[in-house]
Parts: sequence; C-alpha cells; structure tokens
Amino acid sequence: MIQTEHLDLHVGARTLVRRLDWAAHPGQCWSIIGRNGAGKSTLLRTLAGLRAPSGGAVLVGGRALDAWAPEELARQRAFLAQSRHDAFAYSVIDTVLSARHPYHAGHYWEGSDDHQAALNALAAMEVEDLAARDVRTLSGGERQRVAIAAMLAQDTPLLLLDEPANALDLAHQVSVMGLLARLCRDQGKTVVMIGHDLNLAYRISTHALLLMGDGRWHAGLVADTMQPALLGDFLGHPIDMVEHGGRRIFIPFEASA
Ligand SMILES: Nc1ncnc2c1ncn2[C@@H]1O[C@H](COP(=O)(O)OP(=O)(O)OP(=O)(O)O)[C@@H](O)[C@H]1O
Repeated sequence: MIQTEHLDLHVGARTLVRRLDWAAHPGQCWSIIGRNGAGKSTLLRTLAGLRAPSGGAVLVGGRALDAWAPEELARQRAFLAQSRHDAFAYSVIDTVLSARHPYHAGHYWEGSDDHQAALNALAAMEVEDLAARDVRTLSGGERQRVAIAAMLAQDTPLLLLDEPANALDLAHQVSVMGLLARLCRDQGKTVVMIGHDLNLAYRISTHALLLMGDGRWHAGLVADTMQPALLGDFLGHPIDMVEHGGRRIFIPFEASA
C-alpha cells in the first residue's frame, strides 16, 4: 500500500532518518515509536505527501507520491494531524462532510450517500449527538473524535494518524484503538500511526517502526521489535516487560526515591 525507497529526512544539519526502506501492506497496523523530536511527525507528514523527502522516494500503490493528482491521492490516504486550529464556525457535520470532497470532483457533493457516510462515521466515534455543534465549542477529546470521524468518512485504504489517542479519555483510547485494529483486520485497511503508549501500541499493532532520531531505524513485527532492550535503546530509558494473560505490559524503570 505504501513504501519508502532509500528515504532520507533532514532538518537543518540533522539527519532524522537515513535510507529507510520500508513497506506497509493491506491489513497491517504500524506504530511509529521514538522519543520526542526523533522525527515521527516529520516522517508521517512525508508519507502523507505534505513534506518533500530530503532523498529517496515514497510510493503509494506502487506510484511515486508526486505522480498522484491531489484528489486521487485523497481517495487513497487520509491524514490525522497532531493538532488543528479551527478558525471558522463550521458545524461538526459539515466538517465531516468536507472529507467526502475527493469523491465529487467539480460536482455538488452533499448527496444523501455522503450524509449517511458522515453520520455513520460520527456514530462510530460516538459523537453523533454533536452533529449540529460549532466545532470551536468542542472539548479537546470531542474535537479529536470528530477529526477521526472525518478520516473514517474519507474512506481511504490508507490511514496515517499522528497521536490518535491524544486528548482521549481511557475508554475512548481503548475503543478508538480497537476500531483502528478492526479496520486493518476486517477491512484490509493499512494504518500507520504515532503513539507514546507502548501498551496500547502493542495491543493493536501488527508491526512497529522505531526511530532513533539520528538516522537509525528498526522495523518489523511487534513481537520482534517491541522488546524491552530494543525499546529502551530507542526511547533512551530502560524498560521492563511482564507477560500477563497473553499480553505484554511495558513498565519504565524508575530510580528509587
Ligand atoms: N522546520 C523545522 N526547522 C527546524 N527544526 C525542525 C523543523 N521541523 C522539525 N524540526 C525538528 O525536527 C525534529 C523532529 O521533529 P518531529 O516533530 O518530527 O518529532 P517527533 O518525533 O514527532 O516528536 P514528538 O514526540 O515531540 O511529537 C525536532 O527536533 C524538531 O524540533
């Protein structure tokens, strides 16, 4: 679905990612893991086509990103940014309906199918009762769920999400992550997301991409990559792990007080 060939990412004099050869296939759910400033958001924005690579290439469906027309690409991948600023008084339903725009080149696009798709997405995120609200009046967690609903309404095979669990309470973190896992497992979607919660990432991801922030990276199945020694190395902090009821639980070591 998406792959990189010898991808380099530089910011200023720093190399964040060096020669990344990586691919995410339908049905796979990838977590990108690394410490603050390691380059996770820069990489995700590059995968979305919002930032040019410093070297190498990103391919979606086997075609270089710049070979896709913007509207065509918007039918292939949806992107959830880490933060957003709402300058205007749009309603929640209009915000989600606007995600249907790629399906209506040059035509009136608020057809009944689109309304249904938007309402279904709002219901999946448990925010259907907010449909008429001005987005500027929503709480942080409600706004995040509306943004994810818009991604669902965009109905793309590839979803790129920068910290989807941001601002969500515990119950919604678990339900949103569970939904993303089901989209991969049951509908063959490809999910690539950034997250700082290792336990949540391990529960729902099939694969992980670890970034060191100095060019080095490590990619593979979660069972192989999400190992305490490797995670501790990439996160710059020692991590312990316990197996409990078939689950792995990661615990950061704490110096005794
Ligand atoms: N335009 C820019 N000019 C200079 N430095 C930049 C620019 N954009 C990003 N950086 C730097 O590149 C590094 C990577 O940033 P990025 O946002 O990708 O990190 P991240 O891994 O997503 O971090 P976090 O976990 O804090 O969200 C950071 O040190 C950041 O300050």
